[in-house]
Amino acid sequence: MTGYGNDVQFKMYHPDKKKQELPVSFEDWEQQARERLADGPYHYIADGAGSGNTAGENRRALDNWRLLPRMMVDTENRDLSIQLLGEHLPFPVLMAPIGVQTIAHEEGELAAARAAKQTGVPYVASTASSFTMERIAEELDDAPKWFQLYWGKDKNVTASFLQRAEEAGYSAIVATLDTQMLSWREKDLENGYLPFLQAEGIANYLSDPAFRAKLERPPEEDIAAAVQQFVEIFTNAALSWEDLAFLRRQTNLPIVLKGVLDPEDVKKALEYDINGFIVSNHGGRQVDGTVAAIDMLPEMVEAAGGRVPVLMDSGIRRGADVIKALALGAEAVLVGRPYIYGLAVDGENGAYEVLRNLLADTDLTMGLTGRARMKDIDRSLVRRQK
Ligand SMILES: Cc1cc2nc3c(=O)[nH]c(=O)nc-3n(C[C@H](O)[C@H](O)[C@H](O)COP(=O)(O)O)c2cc1C
Ligand SMILES: CCCCCCC(=O)C(=O)O
Repeated sequence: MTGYGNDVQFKMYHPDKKKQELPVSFEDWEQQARERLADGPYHYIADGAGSGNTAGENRRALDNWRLLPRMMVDTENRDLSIQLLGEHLPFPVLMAPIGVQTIAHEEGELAAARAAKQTGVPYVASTASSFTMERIAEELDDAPKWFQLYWGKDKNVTASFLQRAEEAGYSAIVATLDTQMLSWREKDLENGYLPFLQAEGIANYLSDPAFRAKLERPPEEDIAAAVQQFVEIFTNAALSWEDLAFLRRQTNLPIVLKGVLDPEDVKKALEYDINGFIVSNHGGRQVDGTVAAIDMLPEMVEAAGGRVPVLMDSGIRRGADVIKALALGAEAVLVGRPYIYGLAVDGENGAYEVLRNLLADTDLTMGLTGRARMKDIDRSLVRRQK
């Protein structure tokens, strides 16, 4: 028996191996993370915006799409690799950009980056990371890496982030469009918890020459003033399509827009020489009550018209979810909270196990549905239930 999934599965079943100490299911990882984390960090990670309705809807919608397997297809040799933005990737999965990971584990993004390197899954480093993008890139070494841009009010800082990302070896920019302001997050408000105000998750700003030039005294001498400056420039509700031209001029790297749900936005963005899209509602963390990302995927793919790749995130938990998204036209998916729960439970090893298990499950689900290669996964593999 061959295949990534079979190898992982049989190692876990091996009779000499003692009972699995770490969780296997998403629900158990989340439960163990809950037991380890204080209320503030746990709710910051787990909750959605407002009532949490969108976060739940992502799951309900994914469950509503059903797989329709074909039998008697030779899937002994499966290939999950893809070409994405000129890179060969072993799996159609990326690690979603997640800010301020030291609230889950002291080694934060460094441990998550090492887990990415172990699997070959690209790591997308957030602007709001607890470590600088250069330090994370060092940990990733030659592993695939993209940089996620939060695009605030200060154009010099934005330009500087892009230049630093290019110099540090990131191969694509993910510009997140759905967080021009922070949403209404009820538990975080109740807990009075926003780690950035304690200077956690702003390493890219504190180390940035353009940001530092705005300060009267360096952050090492006056951290409160630096945090205040961060707060002032982070939000940028004035962003409009014309600003995309600025971004395009600043970098030669591919630009992928994250957080789009409306096909009209895809059509508009294509006028600005954009290289890809991530259909996402930010894991339900920004606009409470939005449509589920998976439900918009087919229309978004149609709007992109095969000109650029369309990726998807929000609610991906298991192999079946990955396969459903691919069948609905995504080139790849991003996974968020699952690896953060792994990180919270057991650092690098926990994040690695979560990823490895998701990849193994994806490989097995692909084979069991009668598909051996990515190109075999198409719309005929899914039915919408109601
Ligand atoms: C704790 C946390 C922090 C996040 N930080 C960022 C971020 O800095 N930049 C960004 O573009 N998205 C961020 N996201 C959103 C993720 O990139 C992704 O869209 C979302 O987690 C996908 O949904 P899932 O968690 O259901 O997999 C964050 C998500 C979480 C849970
Ligand atoms: C004030 C900084 C907000 C960073 C947002 C990080 C994020 O995307 C999320 O929490 O979601």
